[in-house]
Amino acid sequence: MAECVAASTQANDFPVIDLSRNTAAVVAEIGDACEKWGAFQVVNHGVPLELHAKFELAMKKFFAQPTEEKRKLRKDIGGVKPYDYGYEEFAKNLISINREACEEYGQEMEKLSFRLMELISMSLGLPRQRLNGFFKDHTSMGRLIHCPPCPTPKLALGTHEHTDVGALTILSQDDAGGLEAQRTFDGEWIPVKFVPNAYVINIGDMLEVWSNKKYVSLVHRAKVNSERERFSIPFFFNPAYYVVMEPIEEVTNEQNPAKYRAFNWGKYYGSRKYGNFKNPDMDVLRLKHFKIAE
Ligand SMILES: O=C(O)CCC(=O)C(=O)O
Ligand SMILES: [Fe+2]
Repeated sequence: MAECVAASTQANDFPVIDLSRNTAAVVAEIGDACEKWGAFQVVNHGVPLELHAKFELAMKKFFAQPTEEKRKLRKDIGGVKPYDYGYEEFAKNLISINREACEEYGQEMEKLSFRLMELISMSLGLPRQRLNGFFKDHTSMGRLIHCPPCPTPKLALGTHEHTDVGALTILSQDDAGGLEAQRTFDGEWIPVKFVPNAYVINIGDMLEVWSNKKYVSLVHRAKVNSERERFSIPFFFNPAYYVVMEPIEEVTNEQNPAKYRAFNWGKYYGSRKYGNFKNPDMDVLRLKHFKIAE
């Protein structure tokens, strides 16, 4: 099991939350972090460290294959072509490296996602399982990211600035660092510090909607560096395609009327999935399209 001590929280950085503490304390810390940052890190999260290491090794073996082999697996949607587990040929290749680690890692990500969603639900003053039904047929997916060292890092960005579209993201970054988050209160970019055996948790667009903007989705990006390659493994926890997204009824009232009108998750996701990595100006669905004028 993951065993480590929560690193001290710097005022300038997201809190590192120890999930093995008592539930009330964890819920309070998560609520505070979601409101202030739209993100936090978790330690003692229950994902076995040996499993994480096995999955990481499978990923490294995947990326160590000859470029021509990997090219055959690229998702051709224009622009940057990420390796997403959702993409069949890529998934088959990764599974052929270590099926057991892939399946178990996916199960652990699902388990941790539900646990976090329940803690977040409680932090909004809702019953523990209030949000679980939206994930009955969830459309979650993982991604593997490898950025080789770049001789001119100022001219390249690992991942362009964006918010994650789903409910929440569980991201494992390595000690090469590079992940940066935009502070909500002053727009400043801050590096997300590497904490051994921790996961970075980002609030996504759908939690912004359900919470009626009490929690705001995290704007983030990733930089490459000239000395070291970097790996990053995000897992995106997404609702079922048919879910109608709107602020949770119990969260809104006369003083806090709904800030978003209802829309379908599947349509939103489809538009972003095939638009996100192309021309950023192209016409894809964004939260602003569903905002209700205040
Ligand atoms: O490269 C990274 O670590 C960030 C990845 C990310 O934010 C994403 O894939 O949504
Ligand atoms: Fe992201």
